[in-house]
Amino acid sequence: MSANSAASDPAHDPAGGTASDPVNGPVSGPVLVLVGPPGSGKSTVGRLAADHLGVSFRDFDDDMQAEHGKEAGELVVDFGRERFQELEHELLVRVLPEHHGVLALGGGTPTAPGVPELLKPFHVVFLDVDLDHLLRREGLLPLHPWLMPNPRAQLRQLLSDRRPVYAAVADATVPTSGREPADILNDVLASLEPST
Ligand SMILES: Nc1ncnc2c1ncn2[C@@H]1O[C@H](COP(=O)(O)OP(=O)(O)OP(=O)(O)O)[C@@H](O)[C@H]1O
Ligand SMILES: O=C(O)C1=C[C@@H](O)[C@@H](O)[C@H](O)C1
Ligand SMILES: [Mg+2]
Repeated sequence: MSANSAASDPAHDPAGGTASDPVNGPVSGPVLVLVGPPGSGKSTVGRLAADHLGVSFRDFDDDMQAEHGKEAGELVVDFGRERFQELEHELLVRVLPEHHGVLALGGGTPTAPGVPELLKPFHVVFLDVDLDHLLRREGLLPLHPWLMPNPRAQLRQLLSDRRPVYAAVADATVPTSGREPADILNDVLASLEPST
């Protein structure tokens, strides 16, 4: 059970709740899912988007922490990447249908086997960022101990490996390098508008 599950009560999320899947029809879940590398601004922009839409915000790393008793970054180190990703998939299956607001995924969640399929019915936005801007963002290393001992090299590889995965699960890609969160928010909200 997540620490913030009360905030995902559907009653708090009047604007969210149902997406459409070509095979299964209407599917209950988040109105917006944010993906991107660690530090791309998923939590920052996700909170702003939730406030703007009048729905609740939920951070999947917090769900993992509440479920397994340690910060997600420590779980990667303790369990190893493969097991961590199995646990992410297992928990995401439960979280998606019960949360109707904005959901920020963990940085690696879209690369977990089976996760792209789970995301298909929902509106997914990829927050993109380049390496230099990413390295300037605060708080990256304490939260992600697996980036040591060479964060620059690790992040360069991570961006190159994952960009295609993030782009493939996303309905829209929003660049964030050198941009203010409010500006990024506008693009994220615009991606939710039906195209004419
Ligand atoms: N557009 C931006 N410009 C500059 N700094 C930013 C921007 N967006 C977020 N930040 C800062 O970068 C850091 C990481 O942001 P945030 O925690 O929102 O990223 P995240 O994608 O949720 O990362 P994580 O995967 O670690 O949860 C924070 O210190 C935040 O204040
Ligand atoms: O990018 C990643 O692989 C990760 C990002 C974080 O959000 C956490 O989910 C964890 O530290 C792994
Ligand atoms: Mg975050």
